[in-house]
Amino acid sequence: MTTKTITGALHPTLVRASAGTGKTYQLTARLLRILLQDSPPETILATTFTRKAAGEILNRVLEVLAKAGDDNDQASLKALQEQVGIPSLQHQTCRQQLHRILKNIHRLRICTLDSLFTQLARSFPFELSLPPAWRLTDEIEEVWIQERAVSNVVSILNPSEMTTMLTMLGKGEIKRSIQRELMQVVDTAYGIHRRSTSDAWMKLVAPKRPDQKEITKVAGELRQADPSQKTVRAKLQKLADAIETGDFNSLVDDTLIRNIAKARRTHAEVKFGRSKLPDGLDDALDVVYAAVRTELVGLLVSQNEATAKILAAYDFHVNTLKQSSRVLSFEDVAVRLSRLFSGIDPQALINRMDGAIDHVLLDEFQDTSPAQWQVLRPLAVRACNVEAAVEDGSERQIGRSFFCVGDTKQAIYGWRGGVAEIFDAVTDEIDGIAETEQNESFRSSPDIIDFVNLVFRNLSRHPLSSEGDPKDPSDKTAHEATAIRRFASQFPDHTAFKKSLKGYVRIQTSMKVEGGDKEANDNACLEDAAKQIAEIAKEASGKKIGVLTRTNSAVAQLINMLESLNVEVSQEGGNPLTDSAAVETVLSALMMAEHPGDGRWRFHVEQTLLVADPTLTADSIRRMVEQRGIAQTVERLCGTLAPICTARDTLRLRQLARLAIAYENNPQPRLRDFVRLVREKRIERPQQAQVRVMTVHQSKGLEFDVVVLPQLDGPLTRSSGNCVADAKSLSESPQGITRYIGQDYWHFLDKKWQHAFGSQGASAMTEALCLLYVAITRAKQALYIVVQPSNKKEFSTKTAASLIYHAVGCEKDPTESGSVLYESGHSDWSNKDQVMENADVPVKKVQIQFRHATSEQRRSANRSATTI
Ligand SMILES: Nc1ncnc2c1ncn2[C@@H]1O[C@H](COP(=O)(O)OP(=O)(O)OP(=O)(O)O)[C@@H](O)[C@H]1O
Repeated sequence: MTTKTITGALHPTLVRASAGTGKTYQLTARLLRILLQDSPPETILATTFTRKAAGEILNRVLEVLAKAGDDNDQASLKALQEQVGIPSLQHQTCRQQLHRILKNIHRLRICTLDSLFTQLARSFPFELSLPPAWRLTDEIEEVWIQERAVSNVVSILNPSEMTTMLTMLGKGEIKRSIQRELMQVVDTAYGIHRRSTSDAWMKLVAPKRPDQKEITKVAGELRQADPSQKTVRAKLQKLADAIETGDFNSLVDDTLIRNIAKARRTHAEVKFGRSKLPDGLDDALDVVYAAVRTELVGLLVSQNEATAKILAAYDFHVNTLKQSSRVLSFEDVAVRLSRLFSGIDPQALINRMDGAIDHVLLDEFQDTSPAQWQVLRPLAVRACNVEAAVEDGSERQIGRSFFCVGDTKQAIYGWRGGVAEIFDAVTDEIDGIAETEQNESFRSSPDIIDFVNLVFRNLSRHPLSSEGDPKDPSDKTAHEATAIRRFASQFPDHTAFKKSLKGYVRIQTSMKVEGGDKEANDNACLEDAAKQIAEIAKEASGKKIGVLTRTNSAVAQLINMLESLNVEVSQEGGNPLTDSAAVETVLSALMMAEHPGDGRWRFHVEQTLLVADPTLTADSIRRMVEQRGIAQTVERLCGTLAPICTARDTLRLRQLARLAIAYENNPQPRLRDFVRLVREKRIERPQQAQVRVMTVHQSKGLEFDVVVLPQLDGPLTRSSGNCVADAKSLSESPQGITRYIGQDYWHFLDKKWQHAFGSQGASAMTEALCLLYVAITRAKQALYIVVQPSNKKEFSTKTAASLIYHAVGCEKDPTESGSVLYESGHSDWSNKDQVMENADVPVKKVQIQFRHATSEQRRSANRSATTI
């Protein structure tokens, strides 16, 4: 069989593409083009963020080739010719290529980064010190191993060491649960600890404390000062008492201490309230401030030392446990590979791998972590090195290619290590890469796109965006305000391709619960949203509705509310099976067997299961587990309950029984662990309903005719219990790390650390804006936003609801319940005779023009240029 070779240069390309602009379409087009050039499948690597997306790309490739290969389907061939830019493409070539791909499908790497890294790791078992016959953990097993490792750390410390350690970890306060405190340290700091050098925790140092003689002298001066106001006199006495007794800790929150910092920064006088302080005290105040600063930073230094020690011990124990069970997490694989790859010659790497990768295509690039980029970089550099392929004597003009696409406005995985700034690393590290930008949405109607532009270009209308002192690096609000202004000013104007598609946007307040607390009002808002969703589902039958929340608990609540309104609903990504009361009953029965003395379980079971079958006592269930195992016991309990359950509960019971069968393959199946597994593992319902409820994170990459956002009233960012890294750029390993301290104490840090803390605050705000962008841009036609009535007319809270309210220039009273605050587009958007989506929408050929520029020019221009 001969195939005609198609030639033509594929320039190394980076695409910054806004939501709905066809990233997947373009990546598929590029992949098809490479395949149509006869490139061997094993030389191609295409990565995406989820397994589902990888599967969709492969399906699309096969489907497109199959259709274009049909001699009777001229339209499909023409569409493919346009998509790949090869006008001479023939039906026969498509068939031949399809045949070739199907024969070699196992060699084609269209996968997630996790899966690629697992494959790569298998080529370097010795260099990566992998245990023989290793396997990957899932996230639940991972947590269990982490907990065991933490227990081991606790067991090696003697009681006095433990007390000291905990005092240091908790900034002087001893926390109640040792295990919980250490788990939190591991959770928040281990990831960054692994990416840093061992001395990174020692980089924050406390300034020297003024000597005792000086402190005693200053205490005397403070006592002798004779201010006219009583309050000032009392304050100076308090300062003198505290420093004389060495109780500097009591002053870290003191207003006067904060005022000293502010006065020194602004070159103004130190004041206490409105009162001036007596003349001649400046030097004394500086000494007090320096002593308090030493105290606070000193405590942070101790916390860092303790954290470093705990993490080193944890690292040892977790690795020992994993080595002995022969398991690794995806993160372990990525970290080991990144260490190996950072110093490896790309050619040596290729020689060791299972075949060379010549074509690299990377999707969702904004979510790549620095460790992942370190692994991808040698592959990318090689793929961009087209000249070398020609020198190799290759007959094809293109031996290699590199393509990467993403959207920094959708970077919502910072907590998993994703770093949008990686885009700049690519343009810096890969010479001659061409950049393009796409902002024309193929997904959303013009009304939705107008709303997107209105919100994000006008974020600066919110009072938050002008708060804080931009000259003060210790002012967190100022860092956040800068992030908001930057997001708005860099936001490119989006356009809609489907000009005739009708759309609608409505923002409405929910009913207020008079005298109700936060929880009552949160519930009321979800209740209102559920009622609206039920109406929309009826009116717009056949339209897909996505309900996107911030939290998992809201997902579960909404599902219950919608079901009670008889709305067919399903959940993306799944919930733990405990969203079913029937499953909870089975778990209570198992716990009752495990702890017969604990009345809680018995009480629950007596109300439910025992009504159905009084022979199911703690004793009988325990015997059943001993004699027949967990799976059969669970099956028996589920079978007893099923006849008295709804169809929904019966389905969950069936899934529980299946989980029990799988669990029994564990080497040591224990009842307690099984119950825990059920409580933690997310299991999807098999069918997708018209209404799908999920978190915004889970909605990434998806689209719906209608999007409902019922939970925009929570704080945009949460105060971070994390640690803070000092790195030259976000894509580099941190040079220093410290535990976090609240913004009120940032003034005690030196400028370098203030900037590090500030950047972290700004990143958190940017991520919150990205999350809002992802949520809004999932909508094709209609967007319904339900917000709680504000407590105040100014509505200046730090919430997404308030940001939107100000950005759209709303003038309606936000404190009113059940009021439409904003409306645009066509409220009759769902009328069938008016909406003929897709039928009249031709596939648009995307033409990309390349710009070549220096990396400096690219960085400044890359957010503003539109090249399609
Ligand atoms: N060139 C095109 N012509 C017509 N429709 C297109 C084209 N490219 C993409 N589409 C359609 O537009 C929608 C959005 O495409 P896609 O999901 O690839 O966008 P995306 O850039 O990945 O979006 P997001 O980043 O928001 O997930 C899909 O329904 C897709 O079929």
